[in-house]
Amino acid sequence: MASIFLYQSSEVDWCESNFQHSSLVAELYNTVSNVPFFIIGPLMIYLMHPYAQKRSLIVHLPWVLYILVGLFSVYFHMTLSFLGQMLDELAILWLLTTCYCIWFPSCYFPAFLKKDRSQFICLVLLISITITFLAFVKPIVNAYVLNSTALHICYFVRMEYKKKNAQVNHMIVMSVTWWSLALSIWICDRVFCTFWQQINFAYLHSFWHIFISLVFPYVAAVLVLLDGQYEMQDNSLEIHYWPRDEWLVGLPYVTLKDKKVNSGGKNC
Ligand SMILES: CCCCCCCC/C=C\CCCCCCCC(=O)N[C@@H](CO)[C@H](O)/C=C/CCCCCCCCCCCCC
Ligand SMILES: [Ca+2]
Ligand SMILES: [Zn+2]
Repeated sequence: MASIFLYQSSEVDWCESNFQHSSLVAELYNTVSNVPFFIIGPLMIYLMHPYAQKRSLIVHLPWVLYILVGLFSVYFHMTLSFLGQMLDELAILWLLTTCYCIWFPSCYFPAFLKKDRSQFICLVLLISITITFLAFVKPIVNAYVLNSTALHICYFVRMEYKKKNAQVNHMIVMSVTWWSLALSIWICDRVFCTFWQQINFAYLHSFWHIFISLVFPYVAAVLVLLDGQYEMQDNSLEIHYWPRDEWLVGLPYVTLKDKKVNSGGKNC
């Protein structure tokens, strides 16, 4: 049991050379590159608090898990321990789970659930608990299973993209762009590691952390906008960008403006 805490007890090892800069930190750049999670997470909780006060404070939970993902990723890359790997990957799993439970539009639920969110939540929790146990069976495949969830997410956002809502579609384009870049980097780090080590540039996984940390704010903005359209009745949602709307690059966040008339929920 003590072995799960041991340095390098995980079967997974990333391209960056180990203990190059410190005897306590296995992969320094892969560890430090998680900093965006600790900046973006608290910032989004602060910026989205007015929305949370109107919708439900539960919408802060994905951002708390997002910060935990960063924290466990630091521990994993510092130690390359089995415990670090499992904490990292299970935090991602439960981040995905909370997003599905809170924001997945009921009109996309499987037909047998009859748009009943409580039954959908039970189904998602059952699946996530099962995957949590299965994660210990063959840990080496966990990251690939987590990445494969993107297939369902892309299917769902593609359905939404066809509806030509300009605000939502811009967020979708940005989400897919950042994610495609991040995934390409993640694959290159794993598949072509020998090449990167030969040219002394084995830091791609660090860039994966930075780009994937930017994916979530954009995907969350899509989910919140759709939540407003399908699940909320009397509020219009506005996208703003931190630090300034006028800047070309910024972090998207959603604010609420009360509508005078009852908008009524929309169907998918
Ligand atoms: C309807 C619900 C939709 C939920 C969408 C949630 C989108 C989540 C986006 C980002 C999650 C943050 C993941 C950060 C991982 C950082 C830690 C890390 O690097 N871990 C690695 C080990 O160090 C590990 O190998 C990584 C495993 C793969 C993680 C895959 C996360 C799923 C990403 C799905 C994004 C789909 C976006 C599609 C665009 C519309
Ligand atoms: Ca390594
Ligand atoms: Zn990582």
